[in-house]
Amino acid sequence: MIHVLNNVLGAEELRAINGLLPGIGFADGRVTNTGSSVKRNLQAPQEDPVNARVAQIARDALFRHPELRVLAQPRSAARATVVRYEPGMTYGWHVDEALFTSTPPMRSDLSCTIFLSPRDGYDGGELVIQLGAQELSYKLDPGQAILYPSTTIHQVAPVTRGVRVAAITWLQSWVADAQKRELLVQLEEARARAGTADPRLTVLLASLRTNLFRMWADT
Ligand SMILES: O=C(O)CCC(=O)C(=O)O
Ligand SMILES: [Fe+2]
Repeated sequence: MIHVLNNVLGAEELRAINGLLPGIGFADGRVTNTGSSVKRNLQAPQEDPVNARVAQIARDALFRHPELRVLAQPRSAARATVVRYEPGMTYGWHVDEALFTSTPPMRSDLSCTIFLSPRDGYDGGELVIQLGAQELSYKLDPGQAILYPSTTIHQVAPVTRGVRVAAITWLQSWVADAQKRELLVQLEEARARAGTADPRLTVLLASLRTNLFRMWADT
């Protein structure tokens, strides 16, 4: 499932990040995808210390976000990378890597883009995700994020004016199977909607959710 997450970054965090961005030494985005013929962008190098500070803010924000916690059941996240698209830059149709050779290595279950540039600051630059025969196009406000399965084919449309800056990351979920994750999300909603008026229902829904999670979680 594809989800827009609101209020991932608060005003204070956005201010802090905007203050850090000029200190990032951007490099050719192909450093991490040397064989790519469709990637034409700039990104912070892995070892960039300013990027590391942005990444920490992004990570903290994502891991405390209540909706993300339910949707992703996050186990780990790759260090976020700040990306920059100037006019003519794009990242054509592709699918994200399955495994990241970080320490420890992680599987990418979910991809996440946190938008950082004002929408009216650039034209083009939509994140477009294929869902069956449909193409879903996203351009969000600074501090909003999109969470989508890493299995999807997606692209960043060419920027034709201005600059698009975003922080991107990948999450490994405790539950690898997207269909199982979806059932846990539905159970969580059922639990919230049921409230506490019927104590037996409350405990049954909690038991179903917790024990399915125990059964399905990677260890
Ligand atoms: O910038 C984005 O929104 C996503 C970029 C992307 O698809 C990637 O870097 O793999
Ligand atoms: Fe991607």
